[in-house]
Amino acid sequence: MAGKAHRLSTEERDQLLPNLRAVGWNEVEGRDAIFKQFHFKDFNRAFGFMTRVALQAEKLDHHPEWFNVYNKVHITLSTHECAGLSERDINLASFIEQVAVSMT
Ligand SMILES: C[C@H](O)[C@H](O)[C@H]1CNC2=NC(N)=NC(=O)C2=N1
Repeated sequence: MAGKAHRLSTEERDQLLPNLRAVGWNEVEGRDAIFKQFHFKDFNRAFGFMTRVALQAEKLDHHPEWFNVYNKVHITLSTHECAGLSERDINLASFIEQVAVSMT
């Protein structure tokens, strides 16, 4: 991954987070991270979604924290390198949204 991750400034957050909030991402309490729950028709869709996200995560070298049961996928995004939210999380969240829309 090119460059070092930096924690988003207040200005960057004000600019970048509203779009994600509008589609269901929320800031985690007590931790600098964002979270969203996804629901799919069945496990096949959920796992297909996870597979596509996993391949992109590997490509970006930026990985989600996630939890899956049957058709539910819970995702938390944060950047370990800077111990908080960075642009990498915003980029991965945007990619995840595109995939989710195409799977539902
Ligand atoms: C060594 C490697 O670049 C790092 O461990 C990568 C891998 N995936 C990662 N994922 C996330 N979410 N944050 C990181 O800081 C991170 N760093």
